[in-house]
Amino acid sequence: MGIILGNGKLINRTGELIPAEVLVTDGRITAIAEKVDRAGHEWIDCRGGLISAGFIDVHVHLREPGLEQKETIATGANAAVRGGFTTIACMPNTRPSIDSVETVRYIHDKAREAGAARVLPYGAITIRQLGKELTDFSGLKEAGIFALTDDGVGVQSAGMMKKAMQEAAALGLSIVAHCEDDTLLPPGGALHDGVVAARHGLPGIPSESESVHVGRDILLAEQTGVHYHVCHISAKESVRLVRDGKRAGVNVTCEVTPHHLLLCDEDIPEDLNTNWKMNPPLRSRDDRAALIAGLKDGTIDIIATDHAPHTAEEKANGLERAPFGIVGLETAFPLLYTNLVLTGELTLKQLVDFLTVKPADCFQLPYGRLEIGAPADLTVIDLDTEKEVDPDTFASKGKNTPFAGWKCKGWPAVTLVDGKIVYRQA
Ligand SMILES: NC(=O)N[C@@H](CC(=O)O)C(=O)O
Ligand SMILES: [Zn+2]
Ligand SMILES: [Zn+2]
Repeated sequence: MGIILGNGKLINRTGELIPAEVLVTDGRITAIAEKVDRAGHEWIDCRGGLISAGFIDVHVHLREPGLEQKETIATGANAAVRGGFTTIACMPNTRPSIDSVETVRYIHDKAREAGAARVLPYGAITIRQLGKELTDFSGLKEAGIFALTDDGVGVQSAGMMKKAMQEAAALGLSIVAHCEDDTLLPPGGALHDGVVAARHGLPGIPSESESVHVGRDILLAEQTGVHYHVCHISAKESVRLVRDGKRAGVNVTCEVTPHHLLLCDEDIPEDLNTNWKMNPPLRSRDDRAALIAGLKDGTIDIIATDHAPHTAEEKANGLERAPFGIVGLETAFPLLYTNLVLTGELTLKQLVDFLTVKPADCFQLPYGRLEIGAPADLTVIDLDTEKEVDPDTFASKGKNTPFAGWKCKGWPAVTLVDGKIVYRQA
């Protein structure tokens, strides 16, 4: 017996919504048709909602091991499926960091127990992410890492980054980079070095603290032939560098977050609420426009949330001391659908592709496709019901979002991973 997602719609090749039903048996998609014979199967009413391949988020902080007060693998993986994400890659800035085979195994085990989204752990580039000594890439690869990154901090030394890229290239692993040159950061900087920081008399984080690393690393990627992926791109200069790198034939890809697409520093409230503090910071109005242009012209490959949960206590420490980061898994699709698709900036197909086939293609994952024979990782989206973003309803322990109270359409209603229902809207 299988499961039928009935009375739904899908996006066809030319981008139109057409009536569709999807049959799932033994963890795979086994039929896609306007109507599927119900006999002998469980039937789920999609109520005219969009049936999509489950979303893939290559940038998530799950905080376990060691920082379980912020999030656990179970709470994060459940937040993911509530947001329509069926595969998430988790960042190594945990305690200990994901720099050993044991910690990779620990994450695989916990994720299996949680039974929600698929969790693919990153391995750290350097031991304890200190930038001093490379981790055991081949051991980590064998243990089943997704890719290599020191996200949370930049790899400060060009020499260290080059060595990492050479080894990664030899093993067929991707290098995923948090681009930030610490020597270009002012002490205590929390906001972009722009009009808002200036108005408040605050030290600003300049765009070049990001773009200098992007430029450096694209040159090193060209030299070493590695697949190089830029995390949370935020500055217009970085977008230009990636565009030029692609034109020159470098194997470079990059991601942008929903918050950098939807907000800029001028949107930060006058009281400088710390739910608007994240790294990289919300940049200028021009930067935001360059990110949207970069998505449209193919320079920016994918959207990733950089889901970064922190406790309310930590976020109450004032702008300078509060940690950087906001949650994103449970609001990404409704925010982007409402504010980029319903406004005509992107098509629904474009948005879905940025969250499904494109991340799959960047990292050669067998997920993200709604086709017969594919793993049954699916999500059903209610495109019509409007609801407010309410952090109190999040499955994530993190409630730190600047989007509370935003009215959105496009809420996930049902999510399946490997053919099993892992989320169903109440
Ligand atoms: N993005 C953030 O603001 N914070 C991330 C770190 C990171 O992604 O660099 C975190 O771990 O909290
Ligand atoms: Zn980062
Ligand atoms: Zn991050």
